[in-house]
Amino acid sequence: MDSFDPSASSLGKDVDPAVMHELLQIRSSIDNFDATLVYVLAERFRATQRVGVLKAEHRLPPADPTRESMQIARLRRLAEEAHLDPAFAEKFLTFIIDEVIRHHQAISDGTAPLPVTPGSADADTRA
Ligand SMILES: O=C(O)C(=O)C[C@]1(C(=O)O)C=C[C@@H](O)C=C1
Repeated sequence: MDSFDPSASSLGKDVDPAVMHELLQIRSSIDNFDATLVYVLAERFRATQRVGVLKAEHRLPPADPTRESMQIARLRRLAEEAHLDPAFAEKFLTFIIDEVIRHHQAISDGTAPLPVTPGSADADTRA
């Protein structure tokens, strides 16, 4: 794995050390949130991969617009409750779903690469 330097910055050397200290503390939380996002997204794509296989096996269309409308309306409500911009929540979900639909299409076309699972021959075994 490539090394991650949490203190790497382009802000220059003139930043007040106390400000830099506070910034690095906040960035440490941001790094944890970013890692969580990756894990959450990986699990979501693992689930949608199963949906893609199921849909392909039963010749169902990749997209389900009615389901998507429900998901978007729900996420917009949750975003409002959480004080997150609902337009951003919708854009983010739509971005993910569009990618899922591309994956579903590729599974049904037979052009999808095999999912890389730990221990499989395709898995990246580099340290
Ligand atoms: O639930 C489905 O039918 C899916 O294919 C999953 C999913 C999603 O990513 O949530 C993706 C595409 C569909 O249009 C709706 C939802």
